[in-house]
Amino acid sequence: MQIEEMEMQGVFRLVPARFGDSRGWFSESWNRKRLSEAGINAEFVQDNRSWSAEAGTLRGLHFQSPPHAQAKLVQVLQGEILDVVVDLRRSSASYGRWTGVGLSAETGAQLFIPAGFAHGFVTRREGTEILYKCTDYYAPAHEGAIRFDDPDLGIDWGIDPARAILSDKDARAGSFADLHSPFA
Ligand SMILES: Cc1cn([C@H]2C[C@H](O)[C@@H](COP(=O)(O)OP(=O)(O)O[C@H]3O[C@@H](C)C(=O)[C@@H](O)[C@H]3O)O2)c(=O)[nH]c1=O
Repeated sequence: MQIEEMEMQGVFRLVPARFGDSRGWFSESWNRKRLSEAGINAEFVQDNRSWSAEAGTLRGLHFQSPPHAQAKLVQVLQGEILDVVVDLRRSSASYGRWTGVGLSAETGAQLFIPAGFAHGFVTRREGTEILYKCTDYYAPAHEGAIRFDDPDLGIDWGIDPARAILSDKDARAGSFADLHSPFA
């Protein structure tokens, strides 16, 4: 398993080892001890899957506020995404900055996102399925969202924003300037 911290503190890109043979391959997609040895201590309680029909489907930017904040471990089972995080930790050197990483079924690469970030992704291929582990349960009353095309965040999603396929909820999301971040 390769584990590297990204330019934002606490965000890690992980690539689990794959053991190939004549049948195909085998891989451990999550091993609590290995992550803990790398400094990632997360007690996951819920796994989520989503499948998106079209390339250019954009889900985000989402977070849950304390006391139901979630860390997430994201991987792609089919297809490819650009996975994006925005640092909402007010005391962080990278507060208000974003970073993105390509994740695909072929590489099996994963992204660990600590609590205190907004998360979103855009699918780069049709029929893309992702699986992510979360450290807290779904708590709709504590959901927050920021619009994906926020001018202050300036995220390059690699698509024409006017053609992004969004949920009604995401199309109505508020701006970063109007957010009082709930994360210290
Ligand atoms: C997130 C979630 C949604 N739902 C339901 C609510 C709704 O009817 C339906 C679709 O929900 P949403 O539109 O919020 O799904 P989606 O836009 O895919 O939301 C997800 O986006 C990515 C970027 C994340 O990081 C996730 O935490 C989550 O916010 O699924 C659950 O039952 N449990 C859950 O944990």
